[in-house]
Amino acid sequence: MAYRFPALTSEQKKELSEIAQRIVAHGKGILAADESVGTMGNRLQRIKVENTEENRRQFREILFTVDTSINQSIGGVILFHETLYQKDSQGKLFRNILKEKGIVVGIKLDQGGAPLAGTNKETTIQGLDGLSERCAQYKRDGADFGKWRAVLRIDNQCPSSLAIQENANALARYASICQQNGLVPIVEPEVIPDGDHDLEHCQYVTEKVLAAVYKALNDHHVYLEGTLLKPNMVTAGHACTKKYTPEQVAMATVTALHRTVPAAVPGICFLSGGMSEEDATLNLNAINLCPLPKPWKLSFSYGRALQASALAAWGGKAANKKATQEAFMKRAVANCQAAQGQYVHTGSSGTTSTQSLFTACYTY
Ligand SMILES: O=P(O)(O)OC[C@@]1(O)O[C@H](CO)[C@@H](O)[C@@H]1O
Repeated sequence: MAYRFPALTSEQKKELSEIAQRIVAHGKGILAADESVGTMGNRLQRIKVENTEENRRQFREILFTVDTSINQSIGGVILFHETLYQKDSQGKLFRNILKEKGIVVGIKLDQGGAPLAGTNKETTIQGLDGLSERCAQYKRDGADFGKWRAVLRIDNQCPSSLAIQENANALARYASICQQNGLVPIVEPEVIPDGDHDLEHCQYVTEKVLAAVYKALNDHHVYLEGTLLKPNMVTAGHACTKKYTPEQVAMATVTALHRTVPAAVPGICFLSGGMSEEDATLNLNAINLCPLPKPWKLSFSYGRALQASALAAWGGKAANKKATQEAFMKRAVANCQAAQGQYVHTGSSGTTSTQSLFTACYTY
């Protein structure tokens, strides 16, 4: 087996690894503002705001026009297709507002789940058809990284080896196509927290899933230095009666990563998976303090855990802009500190920040 057909030139590799490193430099993480129209509808419904394009635009304008110092905590923002082409009230494209702040623009590329027949309601993710053309267009339109979320569930016979293999292969194919088009792929195999399983079982499954993903990435000649991983933290199932400390979550999480994720990967940016804002921050802090070797940056790519307080503060009213931006900034700074193991819980967090953000079967 000779190395005859290099997948990328050295210039392409350099560009990809520089983008990946910029996103996770100095404790920075990612704002996952890539909720699809339907998912955003669920968020807006909670605060009794109608799910219109204008309301989605207004909330995102408030987030993206926050003070420039946000660039100390947020290195990248993932957008949904609609948002990449939206403008602020002065007519300026959101993507240019972000870039001027030094923030890298990303784009959600997966297109939802499709059932895997003969399994216990497991899925694979669609979006590979035409992906290369979409990536090329998004790169021209200012995106420098992509995201693809695969969903694995712990249940009777789940995840099956079919679901693990199929989703690993789709993630690797997506990652390869992204890199060919100059986009850093965020590889997101999420083991969702539904179920009553304990911490040990989640660790076992997470290790199996990540091992399959890295085998597939290698098979597809993906350049690991130009990727980021977005995994679940290892936690007990949402319905598990036994509770675990952040230190226990951290030890299980870093052990699983240490066993499966090559040191060539520059950063691991966790999803928040329905944890409360405060739990997501405390767990990330404990992960960074965990006394195991950690050759990668360990940071965040939170959707709900960066936006829940901000959404609640906004409530659909322009007059609440300042409070909304303060709430967003507070979580961003806290997570940046946690990504360096420097977060100190003051006990003065608002009620929203401690509320669970869990949604059953979060598969959309
Ligand atoms: O779990 P979280 O941190 O809320 O969101 C993680 C995430 O991958 O899942 C959502 C649904 O695809 C995306 O909006 C987001 O990027």
